Amino acid sequence: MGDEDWEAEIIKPHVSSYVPVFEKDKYSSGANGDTFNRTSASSSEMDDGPTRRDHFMRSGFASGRSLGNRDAGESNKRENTPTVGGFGVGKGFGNRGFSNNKFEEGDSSGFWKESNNDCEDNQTRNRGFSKRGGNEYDQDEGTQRAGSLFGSRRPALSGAGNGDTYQSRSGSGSGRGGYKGLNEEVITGSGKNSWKSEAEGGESGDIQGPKVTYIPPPPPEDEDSIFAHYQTGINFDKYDTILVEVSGHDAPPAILTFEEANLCQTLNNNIAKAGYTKLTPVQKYSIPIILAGRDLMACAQTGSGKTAAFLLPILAHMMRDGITASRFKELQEPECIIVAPTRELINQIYLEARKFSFGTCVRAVVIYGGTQLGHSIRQIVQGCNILCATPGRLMDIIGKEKIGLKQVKYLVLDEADRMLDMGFGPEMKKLISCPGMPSKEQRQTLLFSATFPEEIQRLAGEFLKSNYLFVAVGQVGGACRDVQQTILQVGQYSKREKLVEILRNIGDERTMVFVETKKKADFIATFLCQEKISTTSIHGDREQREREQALGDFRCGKCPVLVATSVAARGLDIENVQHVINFDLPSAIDEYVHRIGRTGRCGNTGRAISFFDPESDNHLAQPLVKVLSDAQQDVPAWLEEIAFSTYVPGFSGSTRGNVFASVDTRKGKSTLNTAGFSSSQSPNPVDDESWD
Ligand SMILES: Nc1ncnc2c1ncn2[C@@H]1O[C@H](COP(=O)(O)OP(=O)(O)OP(=O)(O)O)[C@@H](O)[C@H]1O
Repeated sequence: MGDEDWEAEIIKPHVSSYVPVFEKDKYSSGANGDTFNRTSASSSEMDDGPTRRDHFMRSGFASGRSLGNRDAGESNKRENTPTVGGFGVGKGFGNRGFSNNKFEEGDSSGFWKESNNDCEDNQTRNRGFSKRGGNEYDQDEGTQRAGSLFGSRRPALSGAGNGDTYQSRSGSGSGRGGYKGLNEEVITGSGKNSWKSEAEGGESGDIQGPKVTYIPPPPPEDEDSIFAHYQTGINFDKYDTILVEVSGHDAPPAILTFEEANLCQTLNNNIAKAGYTKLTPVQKYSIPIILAGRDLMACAQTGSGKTAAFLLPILAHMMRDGITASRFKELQEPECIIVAPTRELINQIYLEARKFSFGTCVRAVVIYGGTQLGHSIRQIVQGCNILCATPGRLMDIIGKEKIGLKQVKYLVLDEADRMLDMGFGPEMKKLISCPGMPSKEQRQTLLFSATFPEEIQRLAGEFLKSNYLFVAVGQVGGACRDVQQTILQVGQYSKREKLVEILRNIGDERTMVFVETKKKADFIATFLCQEKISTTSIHGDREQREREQALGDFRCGKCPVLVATSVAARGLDIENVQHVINFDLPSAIDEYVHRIGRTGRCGNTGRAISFFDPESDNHLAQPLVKVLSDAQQDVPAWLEEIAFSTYVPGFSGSTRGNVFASVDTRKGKSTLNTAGFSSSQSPNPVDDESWD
């Protein structure tokens, strides 16, 4: 498709093909179920084709048969039969699995068995560092873009003809939403210039599946909305007591107030309008470092203001340098590129950038997968100083030659450990070796995260100048202390009952429920609706507009429960999330830290409850004990026992390496300070040599 065809690509009416909200009322009776079925089925057919999951959801409700009735594997196999039959006909929704405890007593043909056999489960459980990059990457991405290395991001799951791949998503690939095994943005391709494939034949082309036509609604333009914010919590001042360690040579001193940063008046006004009166520790240290032009790797607890810590000094520099106002050009050359692993997160960062640059001539633009490529391009050509992007879409746009890299002065990797691991690392390497990209000596590179496993720190050396500074606020990879953590021993067959019990006690307080697979997210969301708990869900198999709708419904409280996969684990800053429930624990402890960090943000308190299943979670016992004790939480005796009995000499705190490096790996081996986990046991001693 030629560039000039973009306009034509958008204008067709777009009728919703999804179930945006799992509202309890809609599912409370057979009659409602029927209505629901009819409307959504017909609308989807007018749209860009019914999706596998839409069938799945629809047929579950339409036929009135229990979701717990049979296993998901079976239902998926039946999905080729549209609308009816996915779950059989005529049975009550809670017939077996949900109302009748037979299922929980061990119906081995049931959902849970299927769930265990889910390829994605197999990939994520017990996954090692290298496996993440290997298996998932190969299985999910390699095939999903067959024929087009950067092929369509949603080839398999939309359109009736493509549906078969749903049941074998992890094995033979699918890839709606551009997410890989861990439900995060897919970027792929190998070899030189491979991103061009997608740009040429992917989302904009017609090689695989229907075109992505979704155009996200523009964010509100009024000042009140731009500066809307929530209040800092009672523990905000306690941030001051957290120990901060800066390593590297000639670090500039920390600042104590916004005034000391000497920012221009417009920025100060915006900071005030955003309700910021006091710096958080990561801001106190990072702002002067970035203002001094130094490269930085910063690690600070979830919800403690890392976004402003990089945005404010970058904007200050841009203002100081007298950036030229953006204007329409076919090739834009942004001064700053910010990359993050998920679409919702990059959108959030964009909104922050827009807020802080309000009233300046700096123009921020956001582009991400799952949306119409033409729309992204139109945003860019209107002018772009700060480009916020997910990796896949960024490479597409570079391949389209709409973005030139020559002027890049600031490269920011948010959730940097995720951006550099085996999943995204290769793409990030490609990015920094793209034609025109200034070398690391010529640009400023900033890496931020709440977790930084040792090996990732080592990999980061390629991106950073050798004299970069490392800021560690508190324990690297530690959980936020404002989150009260509870670990309950719950076997898989009792989890749903326990979940409902907890949610009923919680009432209407906003709660995120994390599960390990996309299919399970649908099941649990549906199950909760059946239990009359208003729930929505977000995961990588949902269309982008569904994901945004789900997040919107959760944010505004319409659906106080959001069932999510790890796609929502990092970075999302949602007001008033009081509870996080790990229905399934993640396979790696760093993911746990990020997930529970969706609550207890910005000095507010929160609660996290995690179901620990000894059948599958024992490998997490040791790192959990460490996270709990570091955050001064009660450690259940049974968990300590499991940790002791599964004791691994040289425990490193993560299946993917040592999340608990005391600080900067350039300083040498980590110095774990919990009894039983000493630095000398670290299995991966750091190679100091390579850093000097
Ligand atoms: N100095 C400040 N004063 C008041 N509020 C702040 C300040 N800094 C940040 N915030 C607010 O705190 C919340 C959390 O900030 P942010 O999302 O940047 O956290 P984060 O450290 O990036 O978290 P995560 O590790 O989960 O990505 C946001 O709502 C942000 O607007």
